[in-house]
Amino acid sequence: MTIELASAGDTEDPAAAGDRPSALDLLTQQVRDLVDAVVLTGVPQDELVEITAELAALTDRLRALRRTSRHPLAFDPEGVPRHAGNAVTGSANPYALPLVSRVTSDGTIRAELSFRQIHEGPPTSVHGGVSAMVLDQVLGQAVAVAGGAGMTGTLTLRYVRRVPYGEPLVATAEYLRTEGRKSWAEGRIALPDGTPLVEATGLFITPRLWTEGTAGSQ
Ligand SMILES: CCCCCCCCCCCCCCCC(=O)SCCNC(=O)CCNC(=O)[C@H](O)C(C)(C)COP(=O)(O)OP(=O)(O)OC[C@H]1O[C@@H](n2cnc3c(N)ncnc32)[C@H](O)[C@@H]1OP(=O)(O)O
Repeated sequence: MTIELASAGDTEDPAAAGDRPSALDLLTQQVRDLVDAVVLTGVPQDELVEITAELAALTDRLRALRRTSRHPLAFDPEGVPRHAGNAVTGSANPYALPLVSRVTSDGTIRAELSFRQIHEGPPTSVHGGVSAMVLDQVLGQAVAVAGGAGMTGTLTLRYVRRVPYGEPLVATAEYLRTEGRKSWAEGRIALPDGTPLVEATGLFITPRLWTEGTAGSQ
């Protein structure tokens, strides 16, 4: 198999690097696969001890050179915030699903997703906090695309049905309105046929500090 990488000189902006995954994207996906494998492994104890030692050596290799700055925040052509280090969407963050969202013609944020067993809360179901994290993100994106980017002030959730993992689902969000520095959005995680599983409304507040021109300094 030939893997075409973005070159070392490419920026971290996926648009600038085209559709080619960077080496960091591939490492990140490999670590996600590793985490999935850890949750499900049944290999014997002595092999677990060996694997742990190998992973400790790899961890040391990665720590040999550490970033001194955060991954930058950028906006794609549709206005959706992109941040490689983000906990939900980050292409360079193994903890992220990652969630890939787009803006539909009517301004809705839409992301197709599938949770994994690592997201389990109640047996066979996704943890409610994980669903909340996804909804916080897509509601925040809906507000950002509408021009009112902010921090979450309140997020209200209604868990309607259990959320399965390992099945295709859809997260959507719509901007509702803005009053001063406050913007509202609503959204949901649903089955592909539209059956709602979790519904959310959120208030996002543009911090006074951002309007004073010190965005990103917090
Ligand atoms: C410039 C370019 C930037 C680009 C940027 C892109 C961003 C791209 C986003 C992508 C999507 C991410 C989506 C995930 C977003 C998170 O996960 S954010 C993390 C979770 N949230 C937080 O950590 C917020 C913590 N809280 C805070 O930092 C501050 O309390 C806040 C919310 C920024 C407000 O601080 P402030 O600007 O000093 O506001 P303040 O003047 O006290 O209050 C303003 C108004 O809001 C009300 N208010 C304040 N806090 C609250 C609250 N929690 N609940 C209800 N009302 C409140 C006040 O009562 C006041 O109301 P009015 O009197 O005007 O009617």
